[in-house]
Amino acid sequence: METYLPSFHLEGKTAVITGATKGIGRAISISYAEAGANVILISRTKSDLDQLKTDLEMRGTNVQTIIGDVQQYKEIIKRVDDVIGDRSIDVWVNNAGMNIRSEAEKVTEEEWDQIINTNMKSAFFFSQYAAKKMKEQEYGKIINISSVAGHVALRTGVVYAMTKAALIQMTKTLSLEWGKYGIRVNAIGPWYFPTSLTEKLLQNEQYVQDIVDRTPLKRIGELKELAGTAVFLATEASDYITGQTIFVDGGMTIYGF
Ligand SMILES: NC(=O)C1=CN([C@@H]2O[C@H](COP(=O)(O)OP(=O)(O)OC[C@H]3O[C@@H](n4cnc5c(N)ncnc54)[C@H](OP(=O)(O)O)[C@@H]3O)[C@@H](O)[C@H]2O)C=CC1
Ligand SMILES: C[C@H](O)[C@@H]1OC(=O)[C@H](O)[C@@H]1O
Repeated sequence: METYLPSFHLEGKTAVITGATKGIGRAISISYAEAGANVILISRTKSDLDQLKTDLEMRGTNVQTIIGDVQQYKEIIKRVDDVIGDRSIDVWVNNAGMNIRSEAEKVTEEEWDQIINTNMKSAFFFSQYAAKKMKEQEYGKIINISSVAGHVALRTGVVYAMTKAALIQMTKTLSLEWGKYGIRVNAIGPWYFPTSLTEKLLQNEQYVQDIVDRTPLKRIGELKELAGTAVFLATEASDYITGQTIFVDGGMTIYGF
């Protein structure tokens, strides 16, 4: 009898994750390793990369690490090219991101540059590089970690929101341009998840209550609930999905009033 249950495995696949050692990136990296992928982990802190590499290798995962700041994306691309050799890149996750939460009138050019370069410029040029590799095999998955902040207005900074909205539109436009090469480009738009990026905010009881009040599921998300979407978008289960942004948000973005 024919089967319709897709494979959620990544055996034999190579996945690159930026911002791989904390929070959402760490959850995605571990879930991909659990799904059988070889992983290439990128972040700025050697000790974190070494620890995660050790932990994943103990589970039998093939791990390579690259220490670097995604703002220096050219350097990182060179290093990825060195470690990847003639292997394919099957999945690339643009996860690394940061925020400087301030009112629009107080934003400095330096803050603008840091947020734009980290969250948006790096994601574009990494996607450009990944696509070159994926075109060779006529298959690939690019996953951009956006935010609900790119879809609805939040109090968490306009420049950050602009970069997250840009990732949503970049996802659509690149999926159009690269669909003929079998490259799927999708995005995930998280609402709040407990990570170091949100740690201080989520220590404020009133702020958490405000979040819950705006969330139909009445709670903050769990990282495994986000990793599940990232695994789905990395595997054949989502092969006919491209250009989409999946909001993993407890229903927040549909909550009008
Ligand atoms: N947490 C949340 O509620 C939400 C998060 N997001 C998005 O999810 C993504 C991950 O966020 P989250 O896990 O919370 O963040 P964290 O700050 O917890 O983790 C960020 C990860 O990225 C790495 N990183 C940060 N800056 C750079 C850089 N310039 N170059 C290379 N690596 C970097 C960090 O390691 P190191 O510092 O060692 O480099 C760390 O591994 C971001 O794009 C964020 O905008 C979106 C919506 C909600
Ligand atoms: C949901 C947002 O992306 C969230 O808001 C913040 O202030 C953090 O920067 C998170 O990214």
